[in-house]
Amino acid sequence: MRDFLKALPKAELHLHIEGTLEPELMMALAERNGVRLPYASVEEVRAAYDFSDLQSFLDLYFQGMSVLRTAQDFEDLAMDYFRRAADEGVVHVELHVDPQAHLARGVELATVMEGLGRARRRAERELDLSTAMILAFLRDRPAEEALDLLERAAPYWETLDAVGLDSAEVGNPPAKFAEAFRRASALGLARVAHAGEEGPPDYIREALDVLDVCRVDHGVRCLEDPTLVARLRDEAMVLTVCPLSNLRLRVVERLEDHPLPAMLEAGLNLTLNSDDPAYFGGGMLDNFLACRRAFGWSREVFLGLASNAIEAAFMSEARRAELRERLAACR
Ligand code: HPA
Ligand SMILES: [Zn+2]
Repeated sequence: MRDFLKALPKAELHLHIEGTLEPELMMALAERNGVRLPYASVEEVRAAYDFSDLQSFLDLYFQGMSVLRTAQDFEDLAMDYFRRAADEGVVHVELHVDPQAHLARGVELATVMEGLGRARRRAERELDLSTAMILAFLRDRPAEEALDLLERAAPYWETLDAVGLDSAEVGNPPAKFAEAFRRASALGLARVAHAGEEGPPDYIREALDVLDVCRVDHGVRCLEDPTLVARLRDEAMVLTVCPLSNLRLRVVERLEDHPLPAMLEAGLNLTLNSDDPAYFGGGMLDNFLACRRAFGWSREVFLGLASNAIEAAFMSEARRAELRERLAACR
């Protein structure tokens, strides 16, 4: 089964590029840039990753990214991840990026976008890995700041596929960002949003109705609302579920208790993703393997999930056709 899951062409639709920063690279970049971290070793960094909820993770996530200063740092960060992902059979990665977190500490948007852009072009060339980019708004920051970021990103609109919404969910409902998402829509950008990770089912409904999203990131709390589940199923709305993330952020206490099997049973359009692999104990393959262990799913189930991701990805139709063929060869 491991060989099968590794060979499966996996498209990753929910990944925060800053969440791929492994402790080894964090320490190396801290040294390179003279940034002081409250850790003496890679082991101490890893030991700190004991989260009680989303906020306790976000605190370390924002602290960790303080080592990223130059375009070269962002290129190294992304290339490091792209190589690991390609090694485990990932063929397409859609990266969320959090520019507000970098702007707030004096790192220019151009630094972030140029470094990531270089890595994306190299991934295509060197690893046969296609990528897409999602400009994420930090939902615990003011709505005007999101609009301002979107305008500042004008030189990079061509390189963006979508806007997204992440960071602390509860108390920051999707409707707060109605205007920024309307502007993104007018620019021809797709929309996605985190909703129903820690927040209530109503936030999922709001993401659909107010932000007009084409995918919901996480969405696991939809099961609390049968009417919403029926709607998500009827609209074949894609949910980007992140099992190891939900486990490490204590959305569930054990993977065996995860709502994934019930969501599958309900006929929802599901995909599996890693979210922040450096912080949550594994990448795409680890997430697939963890689901195999917890739920005993058959090859057929994993083929279906991998297919859902290819169909929902922001990629050219030529690339999609190629990946469909590669998936069919796994049957
Ligand atoms: O899992 C997440 N949820 C919300 N915001 C985030 N930003 C990085 N990872 C996450
Ligand atoms: Zn996420």
